[in-house]
Amino acid sequence: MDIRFEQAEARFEGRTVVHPLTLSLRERRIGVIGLNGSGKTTFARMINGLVLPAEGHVTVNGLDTVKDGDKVRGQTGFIFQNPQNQIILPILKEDIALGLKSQKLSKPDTAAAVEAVLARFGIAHLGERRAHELSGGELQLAALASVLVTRPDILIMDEPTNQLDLRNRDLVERTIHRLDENVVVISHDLGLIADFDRVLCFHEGRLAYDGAPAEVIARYRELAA
Ligand SMILES: Nc1ncnc2c1ncn2[C@@H]1O[C@H](COP(=O)(O)OP(=O)(O)OP(=O)(O)O)[C@@H](O)[C@H]1O
Repeated sequence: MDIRFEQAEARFEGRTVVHPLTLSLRERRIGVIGLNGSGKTTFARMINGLVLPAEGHVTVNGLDTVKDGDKVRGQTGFIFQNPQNQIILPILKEDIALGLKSQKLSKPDTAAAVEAVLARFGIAHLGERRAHELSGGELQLAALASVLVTRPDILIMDEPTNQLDLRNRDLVERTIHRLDENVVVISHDLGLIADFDRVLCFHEGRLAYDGAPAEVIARYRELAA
């Protein structure tokens, strides 16, 4: 993966939320931390073009998020803070199959891909269930399955363990640790990103610290104190 920010700035209603940022991300697992409102979600949304830079450029694997937004979104799967908003069709299997529609697979190939991704996350038994009946942890796994079935190069997750009880949090954490994909994970759960390859800490819309997890987490603790 190759994510580049070149003096990229995000503004909402004239207010700068991410100050001009120049950055290159190539590590496989990247954690993003910082206080509430520091700009983490906006930064993550800039990667897949959900937020476009008011100034500067963002590229993903050489594709510009402004000029090639659709292609960028084809390569970056995004898991939102509330996974219930991610599942559109009531039956989980149908929802996952919907994600594959643009690939124009045959019916049996679509069904096989859906079964494979459900099995990968240990939720084959949930395929026929209605999304609104799933628990928080099951929903997170279902959201992961619905995004990863399209085989994105980069997976972005916004607070994937938020609102989960201890058991579901552990389940989702273990699942994230086993993923082979490139991941960018925003989290207030510092344990989740403690062994990642690189951690970014945002503060008041600026990248305040950037480096190895232990060092950046220590700085974040000082900042939050
Ligand atoms: N669509 C929007 N319109 C206006 N302001 C926005 C919008 N999205 C975010 N903001 C503002 O931008 C700032 C940064 O928000 P952002 O969601 O990126 O922070 P965050 O670090 O992810 O916060 P949290 O940890 O609370 O989720 C906040 O002041 C927020 O109110």
